[in-house]
Amino acid sequence: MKPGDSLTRVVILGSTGSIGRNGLDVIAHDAGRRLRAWGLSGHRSRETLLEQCRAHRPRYVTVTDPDTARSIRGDLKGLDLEVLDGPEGIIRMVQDPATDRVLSAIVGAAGLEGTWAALEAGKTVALANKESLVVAGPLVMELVERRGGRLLPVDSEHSAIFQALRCGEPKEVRRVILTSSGGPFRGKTRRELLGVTPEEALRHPTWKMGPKITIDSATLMNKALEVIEARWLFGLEPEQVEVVIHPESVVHSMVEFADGSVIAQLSPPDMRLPIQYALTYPDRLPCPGPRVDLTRPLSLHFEPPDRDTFPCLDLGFEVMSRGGTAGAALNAANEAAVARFLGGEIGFLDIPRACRAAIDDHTFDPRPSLDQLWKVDARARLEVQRWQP
Ligand SMILES: NC(=O)C1=CN([C@@H]2O[C@H](COP(=O)(O)OP(=O)(O)OC[C@H]3O[C@@H](n4cnc5c(N)ncnc54)[C@H](OP(=O)(O)O)[C@@H]3O)[C@@H](O)[C@H]2O)C=CC1
Ligand SMILES: CC(=O)[C@@H](O)[C@H](O)COP(=O)(O)O
Ligand SMILES: [Mn+2]
Repeated sequence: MKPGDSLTRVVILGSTGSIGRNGLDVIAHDAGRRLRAWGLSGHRSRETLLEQCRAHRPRYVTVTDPDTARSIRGDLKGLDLEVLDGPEGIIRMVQDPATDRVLSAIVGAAGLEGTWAALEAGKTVALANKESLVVAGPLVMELVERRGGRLLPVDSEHSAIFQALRCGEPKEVRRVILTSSGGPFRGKTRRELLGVTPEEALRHPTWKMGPKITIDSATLMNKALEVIEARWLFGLEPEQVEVVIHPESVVHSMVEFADGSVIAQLSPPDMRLPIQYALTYPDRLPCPGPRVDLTRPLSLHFEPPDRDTFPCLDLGFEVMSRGGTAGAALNAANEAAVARFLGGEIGFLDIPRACRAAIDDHTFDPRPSLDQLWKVDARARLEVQRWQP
């Protein structure tokens, strides 16, 4: 660390997952030793969590799954760290006065509690858990304002938009254009999608990610969730958010300004760059992964999404416009439907159908409380668990 540089103590919620492991890789390769893993959390990946604790020696570790928590304590003895469990452990780590930044990288609505607790304490949150904003966007943004915290995007598209937005004033923004790889089934017809298997859907063309988001990319639900995330995070009107298919995943998104200038952010598909930027913003550290080389031949393609074959995208636009409880219903329904698809209980094309049914059946409220959102979440999950194709 150079004189004048300050140490950033980072709590990683979901350190055992794809984003969490990339986050620790960023910390491990920070040559200036500016970043330190202060707290880690894992759920069921016992061995990975043990290995991470031995390598990074954090001040705290929280194990959220009760069985894993019971079985891991003995192995952690001898390492000079505090072992915590359950939601209280997450709250304790993120609200520790010494914690500087929280990387929120638990998958699904389960990640909202940690995001919320960190923002309540006025912390800066590097947000990978897009579901926090899909479920409770307006309440989360109001909490940021009220407690003086900050949300910095980790999602690659939102990181790209965040960087491009530095080129103009909010009133000069015409629209944001999120790029989507199109997933493994780009160009397929609905008939061809009828019998696709979880294994096929898990073969993402450009990114290596956890299973839930990988299925979301295949249905285009990931882009649907990202459209909602963008609206709340950047305070946009629904008409200002658009999606374009870009199979190479090199242009991570774009902002079009009032005068017609389009500013894009480019880099290879590697999450270490957006994670590092959210952990060190406003500073830029040396490149944590590969660089894009535009002096060599490289073709970049753009095409409109096929909204009939991939109806999840329209669900996202609809939910973004409605706001209120619609995001909580869509998100919970999707989590339950993806779990059933991965378990071989329903087909790929049933995912949007089950989500449609859950949105239509829930009692819409335009200004829900957080408690109400959790109730909508629980009901939508149950409905999809019982849903028959
Ligand atoms: N992967 C990527 O490149 C990107 C991911 N994101 C977002 O980041 C988030 C994480 O995604 P990803 O890393 O791919 O997911 P993974 O499935 O790889 O990791 C999920 C993490 O969450 C933990 N976890 C799972 N269930 C629970 C629970 N009920 N309570 C507490 N912790 C739990 C897991 O613990 P364990 O493994 O120990 O059971 C693991 O640490 C998602 O919201 C995703 O949409 C956004 C952009 C890109
Ligand atoms: C890396 C990342 O941010 C993912 O959300 C990624 O965008 C998924 O790819 P798709 O564009 O296929 O949804
Ligand atoms: Mn993304």
